[in-house]
Amino acid sequence: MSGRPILATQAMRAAEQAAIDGGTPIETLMERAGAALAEAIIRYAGPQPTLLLCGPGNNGGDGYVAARHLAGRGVPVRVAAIAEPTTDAAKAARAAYEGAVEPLGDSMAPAKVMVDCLFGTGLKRPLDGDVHAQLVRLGEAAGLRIACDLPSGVDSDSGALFGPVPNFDMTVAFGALKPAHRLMPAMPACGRVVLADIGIDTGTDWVEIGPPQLPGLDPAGHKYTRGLVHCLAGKMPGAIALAAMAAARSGAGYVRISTSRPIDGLPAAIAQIDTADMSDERIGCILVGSGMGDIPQVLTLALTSKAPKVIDADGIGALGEPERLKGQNAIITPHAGEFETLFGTLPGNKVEQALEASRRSGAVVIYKGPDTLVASPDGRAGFAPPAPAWLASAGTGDVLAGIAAAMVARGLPAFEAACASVWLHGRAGELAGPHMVADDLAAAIPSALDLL
Ligand SMILES: NC(=O)C1=CN([C@@H]2O[C@H](COP(=O)(O)OP(=O)(O)OC[C@H]3O[C@@H](n4cnc5c(N)ncnc54)[C@H](O)[C@@H]3O)[C@@H](O)[C@H]2O)[C@H](O)CC1
Ligand SMILES: [K+]
Repeated sequence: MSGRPILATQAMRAAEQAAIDGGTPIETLMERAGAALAEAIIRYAGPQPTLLLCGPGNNGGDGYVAARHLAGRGVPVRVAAIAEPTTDAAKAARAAYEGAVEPLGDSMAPAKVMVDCLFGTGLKRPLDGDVHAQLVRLGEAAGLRIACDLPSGVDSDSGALFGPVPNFDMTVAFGALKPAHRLMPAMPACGRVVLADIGIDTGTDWVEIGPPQLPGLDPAGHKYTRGLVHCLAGKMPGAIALAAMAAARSGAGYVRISTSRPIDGLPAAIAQIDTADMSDERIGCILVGSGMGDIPQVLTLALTSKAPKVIDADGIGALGEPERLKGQNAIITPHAGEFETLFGTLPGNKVEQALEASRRSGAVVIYKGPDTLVASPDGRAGFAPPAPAWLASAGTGDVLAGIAAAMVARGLPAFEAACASVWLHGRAGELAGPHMVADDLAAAIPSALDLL
């Protein structure tokens, strides 16, 4: 899967340790991090007066390194510290910075650019009241706010906030993104997230979902080899119609709907039939649940098929037991309410919950929300890149389910198909614009595909 790596704190520490064991000392990693931070500040803010706030740990150490680089390049720099450095690497970085270091307090004047190097992945509790007040005051007075690795006040692994955090314009992350960069409520506070390579091997189990690689068209192919999506209608045909439209616009070769009554307004290319042969081996993916309503027999019928499935909305509610999904090669697309209905209240943060749900059910889980996650039973996780808030409207979930079904029918494995659908859905939302309705979103999918 393409995409920027994401590491939780423990995995980040292990990756850092592996680099150290491999002969790269922590001071070198910090030097790379601080130099990258300085570079990002200059590129983003230009040579404006810059105030760096430094904490006691290695996040503060990165700040001292950045201050030295900025000063060396002629940027007017001031540094304020909340405490003396406590780690050897941060002490060395502090010693190598030749400028003055002021104590952080009420008398400190703001600067055009404020850089928060107070705490990163090591933050475990709320900031002291005074420190928080200064961060907010100096942040509000600055024209640009830049965070070193993470905004201080954010829990790196869960995205929870220990207290109110100023909104940053940019966050410069080191080695890998952290879950908080892509989880609510922290995500919007991070602003644009830039990733600096500091020479750490991160692996790719958890990634920010990037543009998908879709299989090319087979010149000898026909509509079935391009992928048949078989949709099962229920009580509210509008929802399955949207999903079917989205599947067709996502490049499925053939989309058909089993429905007991004709659905108005569908493109003629989408076939409507009043039978449902679930043993048809040409089916690339079954799509069930969107608008199904309280007809659980529709779900039961889908589960008799050997074909891969996307199970959405009412279909998730009708499952009852996650174990029913075992061996189904299914993608499920719950929002928070549907997730809880199926799995109960799982412990841990959103990533841990999504992964546990995926392990229990054996299904790929698209856990929807402003911070959509894709989880695979084998432990892989895809974090959605930021998507527009206007996607939160009726029918957009049906469109997502339709895209996912098309990706499966086109031959992608379940996890890759789910990630591809999340990426395309977000980009189609951007292209459709703030006044879109779900129909416009489905119509924008070809433009999103054109971005690839
Ligand atoms: N991971 C890497 O490869 C590299 C990371 N770098 C940077 O290091 C920080 C993480 O540094 P660390 O020293 O572990 O933690 P922090 O600086 O975030 O915190 C320091 C320390 O402070 C204590 N503490 C926690 N919460 C509070 C609080 N609310 N008030 C006061 N003190 C608190 C706690 O003991 C922490 O350990 C990472 O984000 C990167 O910026 C390296 O520089 C390069 C390699
Ligand atoms: K920080």
